[in-house]
Amino acid sequence: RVARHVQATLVPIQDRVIKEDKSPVTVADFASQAVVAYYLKRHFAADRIVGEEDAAAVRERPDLAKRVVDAIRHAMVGEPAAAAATDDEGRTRLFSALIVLTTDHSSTMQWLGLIDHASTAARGPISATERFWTLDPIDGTKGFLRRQQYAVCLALLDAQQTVQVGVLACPNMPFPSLTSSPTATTGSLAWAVRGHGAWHAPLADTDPLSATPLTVAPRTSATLTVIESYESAHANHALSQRVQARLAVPTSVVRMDSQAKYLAVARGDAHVYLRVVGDVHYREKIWDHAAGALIVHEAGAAAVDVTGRALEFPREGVMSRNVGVVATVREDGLLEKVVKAVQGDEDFARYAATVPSGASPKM
Ligand SMILES: Nc1ncnc2c1ncn2[C@@H]1O[C@H](COP(=O)(O)O)[C@@H](O)[C@H]1OP(=O)(O)O
Ligand SMILES: [Mg+2]
Repeated sequence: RVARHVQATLVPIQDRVIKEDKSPVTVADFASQAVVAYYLKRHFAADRIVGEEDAAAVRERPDLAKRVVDAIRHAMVGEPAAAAATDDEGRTRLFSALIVLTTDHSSTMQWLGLIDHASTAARGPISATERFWTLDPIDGTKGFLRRQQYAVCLALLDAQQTVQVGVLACPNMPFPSLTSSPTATTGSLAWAVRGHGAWHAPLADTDPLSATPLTVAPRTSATLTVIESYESAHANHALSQRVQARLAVPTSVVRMDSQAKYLAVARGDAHVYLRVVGDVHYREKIWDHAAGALIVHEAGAAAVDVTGRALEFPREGVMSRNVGVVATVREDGLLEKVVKAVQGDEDFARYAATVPSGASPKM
């Protein structure tokens, strides 16, 4: 809700900050992180969260802080109406809403504090004995700014750093597929619990019983649909083209921002997600992959890195032992074939040289 509101009222220059790594961050990123942190804190007070953002830039800009808190307030105001305050839960929500509606300085500071509640940059490292969440409040910020695809991504990892729960909310993904009629619902929600499958529902639908199991169907077309980043700075499109040529099957390409690409594979919109980063030294972050990787896995697809190694999700946030991602639908030998095609590329040695050797590839 908060992201949709900001997208509808976005003032691109004012509502944006350019981070040190030159990537953009918007009012929606901060507001979304605050709202998710608010609910996680309420329900799982002791749990730590590795969120992408922290509030430092917002604290320096009162105009931005106001926009962030306005966006949060707008998104949360519907809350008490939804829960007629007839029971404990309803009363709690009404009370929360009163806090939300308070516009004073201390309430602004509380919201900025919630952004930092979900930040290891603000709160320090997480101990090796704790489970933790990872949150990308707006994944695909560039897609968000173009009014295309983006996703709110949340995953729960155990102390062994294994993803146990993954959730992707994709407000601009047509439901149930990319080829749904233009009048179909826009907005898709997917989630997975390790060992219990993946699920799919329209984002607007709050009835969990209306969700359907998400299971990758076998490919029926002769053409392989390959999905990759829209941004050429995030993906080496030329290398991807060469890899596709080496697959010896006709391919078509869909370019899309965010972890919505994992959902596209999990529900059969695409057969292969290929992420060969443009910069060989770039390392993926856990909040950009944890939720999507579990969803494709539980839907019956598979995801590894471009060297064929299993994806790892360190609590420190940086996936230092992985480079890129390959996810494919379940089909005999397809994952291996794509990994081999990447490894056969003239440029691949440069990528492989940047990851530690010695660990045996796990498919
Ligand atoms: N050089 C890079 N190579 C690959 N991914 C990148 C690079 N720089 C940033 N990213 C991350 O890619 C993600 C989006 O991927 P996609 O283009 O597939 O949607 C973002 O989370 C973005 O991080 P950030 O959020 O810091 O911008
Ligand atoms: Mg991201």
